[in-house]
Parts: sequence; C-alpha cells; structure tokens
Amino acid sequence: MAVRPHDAQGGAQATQTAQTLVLASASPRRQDLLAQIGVTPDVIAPAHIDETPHRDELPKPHAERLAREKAAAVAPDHKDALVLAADTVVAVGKRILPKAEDEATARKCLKMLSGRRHKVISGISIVLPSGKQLTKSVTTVVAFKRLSDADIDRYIESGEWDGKAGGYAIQGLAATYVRFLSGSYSSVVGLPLFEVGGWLNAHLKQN
Ligand SMILES: Cc1cn([C@H]2C[C@H](O)[C@@H](COP(=O)(O)OP(=O)(O)OP(=O)(O)O)O2)c(=O)[nH]c1=O
Repeated sequence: MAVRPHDAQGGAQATQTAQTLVLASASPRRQDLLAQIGVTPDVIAPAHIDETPHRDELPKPHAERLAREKAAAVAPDHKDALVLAADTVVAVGKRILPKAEDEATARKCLKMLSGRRHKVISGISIVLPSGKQLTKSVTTVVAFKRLSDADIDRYIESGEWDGKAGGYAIQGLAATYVRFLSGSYSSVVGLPLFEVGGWLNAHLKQN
C-alpha cells in the first residue's frame, strides 16, 4: 500500500511502505484528514470502548486516555501494524461537553458555547509494532460569536451536530460562528495533522 506522508514543508514524499497502517476509528472525518496528507490506512478498525469521563477527570487527560484506550483495544488484533487512534473533546473550563447524539443535547451545548471561548482537545495515540505506545494531545482555543435563538434553530435544523463533540462541526455551517481560533484547525475537525504527520514520517517503516 502506498503511503505518502508530507514533509514539514508540505511537499509530498513519494515513499512506499510495506507496513500496515490501522486507523482505530469509525470517524469519516479522520479518514478524510489522513487523505489530505496522502495517507490511506490499510485497515479501518473502530474501537468500541466506554467513553464516559471518570469522576473529576479533566478534559486533557480524558482525551489522552480515550485515544490511548482506543489504540490499545485494537492493537492486539494487528500485531505487526502501526495502530493510530484519536479522541476529540470540547471543554468549557473544566467541563467536558458531551458528544451530541440528540437535538436536546446539541441545543444545550450550543447555548453553552454561545459568545464564549472554549477548548477543543484532540488526544492521539499510536501503538508501534514493537508494542511501544505513544500518546499526546493538542489543545485549540475557539471563540464563538453570540448565537441568537434563530442561529441555534438553524443549526439544529442542519443536523450537522449529530455525533460531534460539543454539538458542532467547524468544517460545516458552524464555521460562520467561529470568531477566532488559536491552535490546530485539523485537530478541531478530529486529527491534528502536524503531529500525526510527524509521527507517521518518523515511525512508518519505508522500503
Ligand atoms: C468539535 C468537532 C468535532 N468533530 C467530530 C470529530 C469526531 O468524529 C467527533 C468526536 O468524537 P470522537 O469520540 O473523537 O470520535 P468518533 O466517535 O467520531 O470516532 P472514533 O471514536 O471511532 O474515532 O466529533 C468534528 O467533526 N468537527 C468539529 O468541529
């Protein structure tokens, strides 16, 4: 399978690899983001883990723990592969917002995000064929404009909140609510490409 991680300057390195890359994720966004840097996983193997925060768990350790657990859950079935997993959380202060699975939750999240800054934290983790596991996280600050009831109704109507951490997707209509962003746009969408690209360049075995 051909994998072409880009170098730090953004130029494509036409490299081949014999090594299997497993993406431990059901998120189509994460596949799209990898495609953006020329990477096609050999295997998509979603991890099924309990994503409930531990009591008093802070957002950053939570995102890192879930990314680590997702990669570790899938790795035993793919011994010689490099397994990549991620978890994206939206946090207001110490509070972890839920992944919106229904309208009421999405509405609550949007009201909480309206007119204020929040953090989006993506934990990423890889398990190397040696069994060694690396985990880190990337934090991005996002500021939303004040949302009117009409804004919220329109957003709920769009359905774009479905399955998204914090009830919004920056890559869609919600882009018009983002007054300011400091950090990594790709991390907000679900996978920090600077960090993941660096890991793949460093650890994917090349012929
Ligand atoms: C904040 C934000 C989140 N999201 C998405 C990314 C993730 O898919 C989702 C957060 O949930 P995650 O639990 O990180 O990922 P997932 O359940 O979709 O997939 P898997 O656990 O199998 O990897 O929210 C966006 O697409 N855009 C955004 O702006």
